[in-house]
Amino acid sequence: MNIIVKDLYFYYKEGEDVLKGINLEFDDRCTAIIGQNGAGKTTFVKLLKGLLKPKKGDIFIKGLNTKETTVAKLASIIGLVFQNPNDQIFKNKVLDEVMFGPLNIGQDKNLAFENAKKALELVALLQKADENPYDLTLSERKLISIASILAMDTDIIILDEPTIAQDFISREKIKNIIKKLKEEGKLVITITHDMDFVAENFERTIVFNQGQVLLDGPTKEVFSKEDILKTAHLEPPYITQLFKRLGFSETVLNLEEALNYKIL
Ligand SMILES: Nc1ncnc2c1ncn2[C@@H]1O[C@H](COP(=O)(O)OP(=O)(O)OP(=O)(O)O)[C@@H](O)[C@H]1O
Repeated sequence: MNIIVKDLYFYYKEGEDVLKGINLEFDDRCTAIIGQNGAGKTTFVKLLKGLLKPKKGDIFIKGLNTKETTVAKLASIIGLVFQNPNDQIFKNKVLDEVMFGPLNIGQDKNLAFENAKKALELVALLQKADENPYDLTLSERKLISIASILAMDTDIIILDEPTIAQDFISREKIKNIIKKLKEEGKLVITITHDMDFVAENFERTIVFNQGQVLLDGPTKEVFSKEDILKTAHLEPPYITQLFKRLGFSETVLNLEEALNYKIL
């Protein structure tokens, strides 16, 4: 198992629990975590990454208890792409930025260079390697921040709101990156408010609500439970809702499924 979360509690201020008894296991399935603002999603992934430590309960990343493992050690196993690339980017050359992570976890210069090049190729921004990240568009900066994490070659990659401020082309790039990471056997977890993105790319969906897990299962199953989602102020993708309103019994997740739907 990649990640095991046992009876996890966390608060920033004593007496005001933000996470309340989370029990989860993560295998290799690409997993989306959804939930309304303040549900505890970002706090949860910061705990996975070891940036915060459980107040109660334990988290095991590839068998390592985050309470007993340094952030530096965890950084070679689990990468987190922040929601806002400006929180992550601080070098004034794209290549240096993307090489920083690999060098920081102990890769030698040649390997870090090769990994950075590979990651920039994957996000199709190798031609910008010598530019200043702050001369790029926000959408490109987001891709640079993704490349920085990919270059570290961690087994687990967490993407916090990857589709925010992304145009169609960048969205497609992100989709392809996730597909490629999945093929390489990596675990991809995302936090997102973008239900179409979840329906198109993620096999499993976990719904957080007020610091607890409300739903967890195959994405199709989760999006079929419209009434429960409503209690967390969430809605399935419009295409899913449309097919349901039209009276089709099977849950349709995306346009491709809709176009291939066989009416008996
Ligand atoms: N550094 C912090 N100090 C104090 N409280 C915090 C801190 N970070 C988050 N919180 C609080 O913890 C709760 C959960 O926040 P969190 O950011 O984990 O939720 P979220 O589900 O990721 O929300 P969003 O979708 O808006 O990113 C919120 O009530 C928030 O105000």
